[in-house]
Amino acid sequence: MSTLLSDASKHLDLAIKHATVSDDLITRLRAPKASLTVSIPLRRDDGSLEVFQGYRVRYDDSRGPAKGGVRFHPGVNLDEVQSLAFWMTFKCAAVNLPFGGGKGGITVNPKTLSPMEVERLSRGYIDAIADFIGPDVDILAPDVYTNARIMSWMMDQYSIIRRQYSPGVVTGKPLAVGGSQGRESATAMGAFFVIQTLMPKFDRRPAETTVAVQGFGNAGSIIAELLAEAGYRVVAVSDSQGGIYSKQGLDIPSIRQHKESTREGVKAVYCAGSVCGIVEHEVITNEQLLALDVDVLIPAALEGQITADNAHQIQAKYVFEVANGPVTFAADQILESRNIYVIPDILVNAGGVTVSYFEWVQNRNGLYWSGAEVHNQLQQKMVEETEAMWCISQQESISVRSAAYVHALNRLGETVEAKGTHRYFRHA
Ligand SMILES: NC(=O)C1=CN([C@@H]2O[C@H](COP(=O)(O)OP(=O)(O)OC[C@H]3O[C@@H](n4cnc5c(N)ncnc54)[C@H](OP(=O)(O)O)[C@@H]3O)[C@@H](O)[C@H]2O)C=CC1
Ligand SMILES: O=C(O)CCC(=O)C(=O)O
Repeated sequence: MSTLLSDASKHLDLAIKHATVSDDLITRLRAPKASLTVSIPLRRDDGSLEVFQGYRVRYDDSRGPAKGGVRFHPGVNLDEVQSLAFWMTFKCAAVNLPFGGGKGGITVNPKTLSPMEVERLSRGYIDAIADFIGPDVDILAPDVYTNARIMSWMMDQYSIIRRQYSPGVVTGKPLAVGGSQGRESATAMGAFFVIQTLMPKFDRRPAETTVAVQGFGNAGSIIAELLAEAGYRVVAVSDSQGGIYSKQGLDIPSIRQHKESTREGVKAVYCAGSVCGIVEHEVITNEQLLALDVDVLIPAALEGQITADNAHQIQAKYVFEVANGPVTFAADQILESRNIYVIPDILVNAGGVTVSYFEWVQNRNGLYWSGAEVHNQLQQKMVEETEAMWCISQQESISVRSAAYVHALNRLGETVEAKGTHRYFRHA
């Protein structure tokens, strides 16, 4: 049976011919190093008890501690978390961070919980996985439906268990508890640098480029705003309830404001309302958004959005994967055969984990950087690694996705060689 992980790992088959790594390494990288499944009891506000499934996967840690976010979503399952941890492994190597890949999640619809229940669930998750994580072992961060506030609770709970202040076990924290300047906008800012580096190669200028963005959370709303500010015409955005379209372009700051204003009370963790609540725009479905006649399509929600079923309907010429895994392997092949450029998640959304790395470094040193320093270091890394992957794709005549995997595999291979393959593969 094909799983999300087996689908994701098909990209290794395309990359291996162009990378200088052994078959052994590829074989090893087809399975996660360790997966933990836990059950988390939650006392609801009404006094009842519910038990939720949680996961933490350490996919590979040959280049450093595992690193990756925690997702709270009803669709979370072990296969999804393993796939997300797989992508983290290659993302961290692709942009040369000294981390391996990890990921976690809880199968829950957090929008049905009160803020206090979300806090108890977050702390309960850490109680359950505390022995599996650590600042030098496996470091958490935000992902879908988790945020800085939840990271703060998780870091605090870990510190309570360890009986020592441990800011480095979680990144994406609020500034008041050791967060970094620029982490909130880092995923989108990184994607912006990738887009700005590649668009001139396609001879495209912002003013003549239309954009549609699927997903209007941390990553989607900020990339929409950054692109609009830079002069791109963002004509469509969406969230879990649907989307809006305006041929003239949308006023993104006011849409962000509208969405934020739908938080229920100052203590609410999630926005209750939708971008669709803005009445003056044409309402579209998420399916329609993906098929719009735009130049740039930015999936920034969940995986598996562009599949073999709708890949033929995509009209955009460039797809920038801000979400993890939004294009299935089969869809990727179809888009490539239609000469649509797909710029992969492991490059496009790597700005988030890059600033998480900066946060971890700051936590270890106890010395904090200015916003300008974070911004400059992020820009330098994203531009440098984008150029490197673009160069491989041109030299080898392969897609940018395959080039990203080649780049990451070569780095993973160098590390394993340097440590000694006897240790890694347990040779006789
Ligand atoms: N946050 C980060 O630092 C990073 C995130 N990513 C990836 O980016 C993607 C988005 O994450 P992030 O922005 O953090 O998550 P958020 O929780 O902040 O936002 C998720 C957004 O996706 C929308 N959404 C949920 N389900 C659907 C759906 N079925 N169709 C359309 N939209 C939907 C949500 O809608 P609603 O508002 O209605 O709930 C929300 O607007 C994920 O793939 C994540 O793994 C990658 C790297 C780093
Ligand atoms: O910031 C991080 O450590 C990881 C973010 C993440 O989960 C991702 O890049 O998918």
